[in-house]
Amino acid sequence: MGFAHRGGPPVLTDVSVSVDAGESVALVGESGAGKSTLVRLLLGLGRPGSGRILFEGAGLSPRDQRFRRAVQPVFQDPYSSLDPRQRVDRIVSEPLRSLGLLPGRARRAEREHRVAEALHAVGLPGEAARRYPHEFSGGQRQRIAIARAIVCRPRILLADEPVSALDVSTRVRLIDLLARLREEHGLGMLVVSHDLAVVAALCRRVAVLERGRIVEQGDTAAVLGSPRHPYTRRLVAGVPRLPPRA
Ligand SMILES: Nc1ncnc2c1ncn2[C@@H]1O[C@H](COP(=O)(O)OP(=O)(O)OP(=O)(O)O)[C@@H](O)[C@H]1O
Repeated sequence: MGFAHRGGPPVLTDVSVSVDAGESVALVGESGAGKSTLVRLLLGLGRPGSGRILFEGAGLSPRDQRFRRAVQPVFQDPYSSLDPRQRVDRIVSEPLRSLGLLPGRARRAEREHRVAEALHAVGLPGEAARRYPHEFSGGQRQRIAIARAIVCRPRILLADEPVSALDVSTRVRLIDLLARLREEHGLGMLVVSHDLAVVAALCRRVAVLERGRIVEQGDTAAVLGSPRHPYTRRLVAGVPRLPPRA
């Protein structure tokens, strides 16, 4: 697909990425490469200038109800992505309401059941439902955001820098959680990250975006282990390393 802002230069050119069930694919590239733009298009926050978004082989608009249920976002910042005035119960159940997935009768029981199921899946206790976001740590808040993303039992998560706001040990635990959800629920994931360590830990495939074009795509170990494109080599070489110990 391709995309440009009105009157502006192309931001995405001939970009093609696919994600299978149970597969996580990373999208890497420097700041301004177009990663967030691609995620926004996949969420229906803008239309591609050319090309199409296919879901299970069909050209579904991201605004289509089936697409919105199947493809859920997780954003970077667990501090700003959760409404501080709402209890976790309400935050996590929001997609069920906005997608009209709660039946008329037994609405409350169903909501409580689905919220408890989602909290359990992300490793939070059921009583978290009654509390507010500020009562949780950054890592726990990101778990709440993930619970909100999976409550409608989606097929694909779009995770834009899902762990970059967290400290390293919390990051590792969150990566483990995402890997487990992928395996247990067969969730597909498109993970935007500038952190190649996160990419290597979580994603079997990687697509490298440079100024709106995919310059290299393939098995993560192969692409990061022996990058072929000069841009990928620069990205790999740019990973900061600790100086050797004396
Ligand atoms: N509203 C806008 N109007 C015009 N140009 C824009 C707009 N938003 C983004 N751009 C441009 O589109 C390009 C891609 O931006 P995008 O945010 O998708 O990059 P990114 O890879 O996600 O970067 P980062 O890692 O910093 O988030 C950049 O050149 C940016 O300047």
